[in-house]
Amino acid sequence: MKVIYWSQTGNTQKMAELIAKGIEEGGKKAELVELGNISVNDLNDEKVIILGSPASGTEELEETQVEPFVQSLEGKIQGKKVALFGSWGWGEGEYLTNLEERIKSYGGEIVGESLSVMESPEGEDEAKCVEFGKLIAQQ
Ligand SMILES: Cc1cc2nc3c(=O)[nH]c(=O)nc-3n(C[C@H](O)[C@H](O)[C@H](O)COP(=O)(O)O)c2cc1C
Repeated sequence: MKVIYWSQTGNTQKMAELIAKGIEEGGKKAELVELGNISVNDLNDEKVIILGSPASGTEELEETQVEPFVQSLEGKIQGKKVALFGSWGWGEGEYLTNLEERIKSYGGEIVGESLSVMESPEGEDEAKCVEFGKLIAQQ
């Protein structure tokens, strides 16, 4: 399974690594892929699109990599499972709720509850990331 992420200061990356660990613990292979190195056309064989992004702008997505990638999903993910995660600083993860709505409007099916944490995942949040990975592995 490909864990696709973008991260400016490493927080979402740490989440991606923990989710990958959970996927492996759940019995599937996990590969970390930084956004910019993949396009939607590489994901046809993926059972789940796993995407991690921090909050940027004003509850927005980073505009050079993340926003264009999400835009490229429109019309291509009807009925596809999508697992979303990411880190935020002060907005309580509102940007991820917005992203979830967007993915649903593209026909994507959200896996579980999208996982957002404040800044770097520590303690309980680390465990939540691993658990989310295990849930993804079951899809
Ligand atoms: C340019 C910029 C814009 C940001 N905008 C938001 C925002 O709108 N809402 C929010 O909750 N956090 C915002 N943040 C905080 C980051 O989302 C937060 O620090 C996050 O942990 C960064 O994740 P990363 O280490 O994966 O890049 C912003 C940070 C930067 C640098």
